[in-house]
Amino acid sequence: MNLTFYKYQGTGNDFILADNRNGNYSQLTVEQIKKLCDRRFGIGADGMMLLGEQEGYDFEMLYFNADGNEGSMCGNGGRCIVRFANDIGIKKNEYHFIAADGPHEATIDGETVSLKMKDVEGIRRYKTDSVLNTGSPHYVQLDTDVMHLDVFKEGQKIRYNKDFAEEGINVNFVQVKNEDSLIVRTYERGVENETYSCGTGVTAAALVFHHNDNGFNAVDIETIGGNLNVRYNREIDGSFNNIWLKGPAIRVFEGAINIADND
Ligand SMILES: N[C@@H](CCC[C@H](N)C(=O)O)C(=O)O
Repeated sequence: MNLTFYKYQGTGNDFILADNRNGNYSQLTVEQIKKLCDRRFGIGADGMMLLGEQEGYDFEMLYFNADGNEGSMCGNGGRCIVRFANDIGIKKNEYHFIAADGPHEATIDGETVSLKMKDVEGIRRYKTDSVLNTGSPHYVQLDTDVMHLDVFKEGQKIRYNKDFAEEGINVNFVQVKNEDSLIVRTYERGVENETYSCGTGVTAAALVFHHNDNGFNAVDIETIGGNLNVRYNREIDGSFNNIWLKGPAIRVFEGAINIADND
């Protein structure tokens, strides 16, 4: 099979994108996707997305982690697939698409894509840390010097502890710069390594470190791969709504690759 692909990145979280509106790539196997994402034997990426058709929406987003398995929601991936939709001719002022965690809205302004994330019911305390689901499951831990942390080692410890090992969890280490700015580094489930940025992860961090208990919050976030912004509303009952993730989504290159049936 010949796959025509497009490579995108959102703050260094990089993805292989393919237009699957004709269903040509629906039979890709876990092993094939894993090999396409491999940085030595394939194209190389943190994940892969297929853009498909879905009645009532502009498109469907199907997301796979670098290990080849279907993942849950990917925030940076969501922003990149909106840009991809625009690039392949799906032109809208406001996008409505469906992903693993439900419907999403998005807008494009130059290189910047703003993506509406799903509402979050609340945050669960786990020891001195926090656990929440922003479309994907996230663990959030405060750290005073995040740039000197061994994110792979510390992230792996939490991701594979007995409470999370089976389902898996993404692990975010957060340094608070001031009340409305954070630095976040993330160990990602399914990549099983640190990525340069994680959209659902920075969203989780921004919700945990809210400064207005009731009402509007806006947080700037530094990641290894660039800057993101998260704004949202926090209700008095501890739930969150109107959550928007904003940042760059950029096309890097495109190409074609032959996939052998036995890959
Ligand atoms: N990089 C993503 C998160 C992808 C989902 C995750 N690895 C999982 O399946 O748990 C993001 O930008 O949100």
